[in-house]
Amino acid sequence: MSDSSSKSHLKGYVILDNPRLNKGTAFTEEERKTLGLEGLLPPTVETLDRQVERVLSHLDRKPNDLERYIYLIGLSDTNETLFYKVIMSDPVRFMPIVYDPTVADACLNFGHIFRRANGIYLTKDMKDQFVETLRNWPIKDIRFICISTGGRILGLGDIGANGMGIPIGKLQLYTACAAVPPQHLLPILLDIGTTNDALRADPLYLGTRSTPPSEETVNNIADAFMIAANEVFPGVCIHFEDWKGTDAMRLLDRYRDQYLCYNDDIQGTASIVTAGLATAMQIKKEKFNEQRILILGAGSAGIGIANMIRSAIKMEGISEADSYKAIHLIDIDGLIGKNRKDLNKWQKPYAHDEKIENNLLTIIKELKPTTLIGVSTQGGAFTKEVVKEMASLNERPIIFALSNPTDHAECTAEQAYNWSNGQALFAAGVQFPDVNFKGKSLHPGQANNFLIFPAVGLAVYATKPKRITDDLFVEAAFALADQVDQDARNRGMLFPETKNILEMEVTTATRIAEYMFDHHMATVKRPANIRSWIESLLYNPTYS
Ligand SMILES: NC(=O)C1=CN([C@@H]2O[C@H](COP(=O)(O)OP(=O)(O)OC[C@H]3O[C@@H](n4cnc5c(N)ncnc54)[C@H](OP(=O)(O)O)[C@@H]3O)[C@@H](O)[C@H]2O)C=CC1
Ligand SMILES: CC(=O)C(=O)O
Ligand SMILES: [Mg+2]
Repeated sequence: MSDSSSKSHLKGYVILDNPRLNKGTAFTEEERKTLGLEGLLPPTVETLDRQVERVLSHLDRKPNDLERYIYLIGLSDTNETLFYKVIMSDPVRFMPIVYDPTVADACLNFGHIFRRANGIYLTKDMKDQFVETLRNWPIKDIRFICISTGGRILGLGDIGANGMGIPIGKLQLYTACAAVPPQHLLPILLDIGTTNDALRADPLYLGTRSTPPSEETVNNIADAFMIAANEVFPGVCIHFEDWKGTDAMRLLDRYRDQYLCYNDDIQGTASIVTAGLATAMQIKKEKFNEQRILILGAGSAGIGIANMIRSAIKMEGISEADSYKAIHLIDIDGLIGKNRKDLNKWQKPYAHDEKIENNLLTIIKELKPTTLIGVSTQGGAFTKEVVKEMASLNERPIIFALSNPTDHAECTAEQAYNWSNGQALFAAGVQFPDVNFKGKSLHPGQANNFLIFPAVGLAVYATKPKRITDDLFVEAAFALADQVDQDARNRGMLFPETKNILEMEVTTATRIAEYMFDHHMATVKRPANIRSWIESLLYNPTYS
């Protein structure tokens, strides 16, 4: 793929082979003549809309979403404009195909369905050549890198280099959801090895076949990457995604005050949960500080969520010390409590006095939460008894089953509504279908960080700040919640409808950008009208 600014000298197959320049059958007769394409394409000259029609009919004939994913990735590798034209034409339909949950299947099968490389693969042995390796990328103006080690992909655990589907998919959402121009995006898989024995034994596995090194070595490799990325792509924003939980938290702490970076699983997830809770508070006419929150899963997502809920509680005038009281977390060994000797430094502040047997139902009976959030990777952890107990404790229990993909969700929408007698304010990481409960159609929320990070990305793309702070994610959360109108709240909806996703992300990005200008974080001049300025920067999938 080459920089479109240098395209004038390119001719013939080189152009057809470049997904950013290729228009396929849409090259005009004149373009075919000047670019040496005569005879290399069938004679009919088509419009972009006609090409979209063909893609849609191909997709209709595919037997399942994984095959549709493979077809669409193939399209993005051959004609980027057409790819984005298709997925931006109907985000509700295509989001679950290019991203969660289908991307989970694609990652599990990555080595088996691999056709063409996209992005950069760095291995730990290249550490001293990261600068030279990054310079191999043909485009110089990279504004976002999404980087994963594959150490914790969705709820699938460590799948090493197979995780590359996630940086690719996440960056596609910057464009598909928030129209960030795709030429500025670079997916990277940092291959530090994998603990996954089955993958290392798979002849078609494409990553290195070692196990991950010590934390100290991971720090050194990550340090070398951060230095190299900022040298090769000055001003680049590093988006960390799906690293092993402790790596994620440690490295965010290490870099957040030094580089332009964020961790989507920690900050993006926390923001979408805070948005959903803000709407739930309006529906229930209650405050954050009146809630008792129980989080199943005390890893990167759980800790990020707990920290941001505390920000919302503190905004209501509660002290830092008191803000911890309302939040309890559970990991695989049970309740995070003062009796535990194995807690990490991010969990310790949430250790309370209670000592309760490691059983979710018993913990709920004791703590009487108003809100139950699942980020545990454990599909089915919210059993019938658990949901019924939440419903007996609360008129409108808040139940978020956020683990991905679908079969890792702590419960389904149907279960949450049926077992709570239709009362649950429910959201999941994937979009479950509407549920008919006693003749009433209930629309489950989708609490997925894709409603947040593309908007943050767009705001960062426009305003070029030096750092990304948690405050920006809090602002994003309230900006999103403010877009759920009274009528939608009356219907129990926690998030705005995704059919107008671009407009929604632009609205959120505008609020974040305003915040950055107000707090002297933006490094560009404040425009008279922030929204129309942002709109003028949006990518539009048309042929030039
Ligand atoms: N909807 C969304 O937008 C998002 C959803 N997620 C989902 O959240 C899940 C967790 O992600 P993340 O926090 O980053 O992962 P981590 O690996 O960092 O954390 C997982 C946590 O769950 C705990 N856990 C594992 N099994 C159980 C169990 N049976 N009972 C109780 N706790 C358990 C782990 O405990 P221990 O450490 O002791 O093993 C750990 O505390 C994933 O499935 C991911 O897909 C994540 C980000 C965004
Ligand atoms: C959505 C997401 O980021 C995750 O499940 O990891
Ligand atoms: Mg993630």
